[in-house]
Amino acid sequence: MRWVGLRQLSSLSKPLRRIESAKQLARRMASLPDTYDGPVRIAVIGGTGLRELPGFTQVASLSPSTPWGTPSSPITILHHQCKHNDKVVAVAFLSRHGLHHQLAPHEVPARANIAALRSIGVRSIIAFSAVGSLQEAIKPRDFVIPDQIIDRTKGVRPWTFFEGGVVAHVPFGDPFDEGIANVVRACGHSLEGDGVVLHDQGTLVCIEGPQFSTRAESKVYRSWGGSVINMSALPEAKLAREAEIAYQMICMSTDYDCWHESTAGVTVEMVMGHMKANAENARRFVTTVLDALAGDEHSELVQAKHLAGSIKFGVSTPQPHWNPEARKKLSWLFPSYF
Ligand SMILES: CSC[C@H]1O[C@H](OP(=O)(O)O)[C@H](O)[C@@H]1O
Ligand SMILES: Nc1ncnc2[nH]cnc12
Repeated sequence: MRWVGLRQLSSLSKPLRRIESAKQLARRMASLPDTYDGPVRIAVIGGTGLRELPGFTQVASLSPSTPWGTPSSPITILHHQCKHNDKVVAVAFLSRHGLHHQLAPHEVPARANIAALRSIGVRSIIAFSAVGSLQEAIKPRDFVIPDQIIDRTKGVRPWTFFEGGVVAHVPFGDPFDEGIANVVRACGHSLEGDGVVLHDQGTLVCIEGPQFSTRAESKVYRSWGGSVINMSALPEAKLAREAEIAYQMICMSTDYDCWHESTAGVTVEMVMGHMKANAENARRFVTTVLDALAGDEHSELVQAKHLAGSIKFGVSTPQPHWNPEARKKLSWLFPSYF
């Protein structure tokens, strides 16, 4: 067991914390029940530097398999005791790059992740991401709630559930969920002045990676109006939309990419340093969002009632002409529709 003082890692004056190894984390998860019966509507997808959500009670660890393979990590079910009412809410947590950060951005099984979350009842996702900043005003450790995405992935990641004989097209003009975004923004603002700096909007450029951008690319993205840059928003956001899940990403800036005169280039050390230093703020931010989403006034939003049934209008292939294999997969994902 390794003991690390957060003070050594950051300016935050926090007591000593126990940092668990990935192996210990995996062992602890394996000791939890592998089924969960209650409703789970909200999920958090943790990215770089956020492989679990500390401070929540872990009650189960699920390992569902889907027609698109197995998810990046076991899905941990957490019980969250809400601050403003007596409710205990179940939240699913998935680690995007795996428990040992063994999956590169292009290897993340995004279809399995989204399908598995939907299959356990999840209808809204708060996705966390470490991003580079493309704007001077977005400083390292600032949070950004993006409202747009520019796709710079290279078509090597499977990005749809509808293929192999069943075609569907879904609207993606607004790639994030405005309802969830508004709740997240209000929560972020409520923490401002207490270590959290929030930017309400932004255009997120999603590159293929795993290499960071060239300086020329970084400057082009700035000229396109890019605010922040990562390697993870897509196809996650597209698949969530197809699965009728309300999806919003919370970005935390960890560097100025390579366009800024002050940076020779981005390094993983730089990214991890800022992530660790701001981990407590990230945790407080997510906790506040979960508290807010648990409120009765957000019940319909969290269940994504505004998206329910929408996929049926996107399907172009008449059902009698569906390929049987594709139908099998889609009936797994949407058992009550197809
Ligand atoms: C380690 S730097 C690049 C890495 O960080 C971001 O990860 P995530 O979005 O999962 O937090 C970025 O997208 C890259 O995958
Ligand atoms: N500069 C950057 N480019 C892409 N993804 C990132 N994640 C964190 N910083 C990044």
